[in-house]
Amino acid sequence: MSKGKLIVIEGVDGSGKETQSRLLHQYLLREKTPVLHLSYPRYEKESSALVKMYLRGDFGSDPDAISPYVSSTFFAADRYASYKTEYEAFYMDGGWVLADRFTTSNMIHQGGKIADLKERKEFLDWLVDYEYRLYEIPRPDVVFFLDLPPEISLERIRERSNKITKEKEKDIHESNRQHLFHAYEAACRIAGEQGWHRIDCMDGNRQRSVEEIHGEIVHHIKKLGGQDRV
Ligand SMILES: Nc1ncnc2c1ncn2[C@@H]1O[C@H](COP(=O)(O)OP(=O)(O)O)[C@@H](O)[C@H]1O
Ligand SMILES: Cc1cn([C@H]2C[C@H](O)[C@@H](COP(=O)(O)OP(=O)(O)O)O2)c(=O)[nH]c1=O
Repeated sequence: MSKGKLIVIEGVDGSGKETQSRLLHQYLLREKTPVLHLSYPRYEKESSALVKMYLRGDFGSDPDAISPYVSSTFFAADRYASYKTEYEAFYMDGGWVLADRFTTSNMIHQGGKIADLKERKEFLDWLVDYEYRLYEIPRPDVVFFLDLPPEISLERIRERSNKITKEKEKDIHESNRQHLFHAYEAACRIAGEQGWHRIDCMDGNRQRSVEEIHGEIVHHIKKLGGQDRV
């Protein structure tokens, strides 16, 4: 049996990842594809303890003051624990894994902290080595980047509760406008460099509907192959 597929939905906070990954999961289940739907960080698991401390501001409320190398290791450890305890056997046996965020989030949110492009490239090389080679976490087969301008995603998350405490107060990334803009800028650049599939969430000034975006993702999934049913 050959390995399955790892599909990642990426984008800045509020870009529609949860909405689209839920719809894609339902679609794959209807198509009888063996699929697990995962979301990172896994706030309810022990392995996310340091992620929660970081996002809550225990190490400081300015994300830029915390080294991206240090904070990436918190998120990577949670992904390692997830791989070993939740999906390694399933994936090695041909199962599909659909992830709302992945190493790609470290690339854009942590990489986005580094303005100098040469230094950012060094960080990205280090990160890929750390997560994919050292931890042996699988590399995604396809990454869908939901491209929504941060001005609009900020509107969408304005009223939303955070996922750690379920309270209205924002985590240190969400409450920092500059962080979101830097993550978006990094995502647009890295998407091109890494061959991610960019999904334009706007049609001119209009936000494309949930159904339109889902249709575009499914169109590409059908071309992914490796599974007769899809
Ligand atoms: N295409 C869309 N058009 C308008 N609103 C959307 C669209 N997709 C998602 N939303 C809304 O935007 C908010 C953020 O979406 P969500 O899927 O939670 O994003 P993320 O997981 O990227 O933070 C939610 O209130 C959701 O209902
Ligand atoms: C999974 C992951 C998330 N993050 C960041 C992105 C988010 O700003 C923050 C929390 O993720 P999340 O709760 O998924 O954000 P949202 O649902 O609002 O999109 O953690 C990383 O920096 N690295 C990672 O590996």
